[in-house]
Amino acid sequence: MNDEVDLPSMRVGYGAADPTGKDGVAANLDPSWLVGDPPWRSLFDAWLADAIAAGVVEPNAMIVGTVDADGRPATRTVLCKGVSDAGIVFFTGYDSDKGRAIAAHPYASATFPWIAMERQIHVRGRVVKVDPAETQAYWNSRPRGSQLSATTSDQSRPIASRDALEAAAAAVSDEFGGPLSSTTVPVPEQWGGYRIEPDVVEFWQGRADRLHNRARAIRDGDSWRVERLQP
Ligand SMILES: Cc1cc2nc3c(=O)[nH]c(=O)nc-3n(C[C@H](O)[C@H](O)[C@H](O)COP(=O)(O)O)c2cc1C
Ligand SMILES: Cc1ncc(COP(=O)(O)O)c(C=O)c1O
Repeated sequence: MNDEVDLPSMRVGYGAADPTGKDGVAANLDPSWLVGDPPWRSLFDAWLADAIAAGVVEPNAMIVGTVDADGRPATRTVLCKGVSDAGIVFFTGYDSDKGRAIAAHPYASATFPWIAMERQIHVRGRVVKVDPAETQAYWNSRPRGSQLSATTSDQSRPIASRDALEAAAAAVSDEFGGPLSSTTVPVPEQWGGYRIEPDVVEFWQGRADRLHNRARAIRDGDSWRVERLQP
């Protein structure tokens, strides 16, 4: 540890806005808030809307955890590009490290770390590829530069240098008529969406003295049960 950074004393206390926790609404997450079918959906939408309204940077960013063929976990940030009762959608390279891990173990976790909101949502479940039509529709909405970069990138594989990456990108750009062209860039074969179909969705809310609130919806056969977890 160097002298300038005192990591052991670095901490933020939560729940300061309502230390007594008596308001029962804003500050006191309870499993009774998880209602409907699926019971995680309405609170998920409300907390995402709150994060957007509060100006959280990249409010739809989530940390996706996967386990590779050797049983080794890895995490990385991706952008959530869709939420439905069926699950949480993101787009990426199917032959990336995460794509290979998902092929080996089709399960993932996703964590939305809304620390500025004193909130976190954690999702776990089976992963499926989205329908190609859904990938196509999302691809069509992406800026052309991002389409060209995704076409260029053999995601997660090494490349010798930045110069080599830019040369590859320029070659792909030329292939599609150069920077001013409006030629359609097709969806790369190894690119598309995944949907995490939740078995578990946990809502976490920071409270004073680390006595936090945790409420989760967990699949139980064909239905769901909700429960409180200890902090
Ligand atoms: C805020 C943020 C958002 C990102 N969103 C995505 C995304 O939606 N899809 C993606 O493939 N990579 C995204 N990335 C890059 C990934 O974190 C990661 O580097 C890449 O997907 C390769 O991961 P892998 O080698 O584990 O497969 C994002 C990175 C950041 C910091
Ligand atoms: C490599 C990569 N793919 C995809 C995304 C998702 O964003 P978008 O599809 O909006 O470009 C990101 C965002 O940072 C990214 O870095």
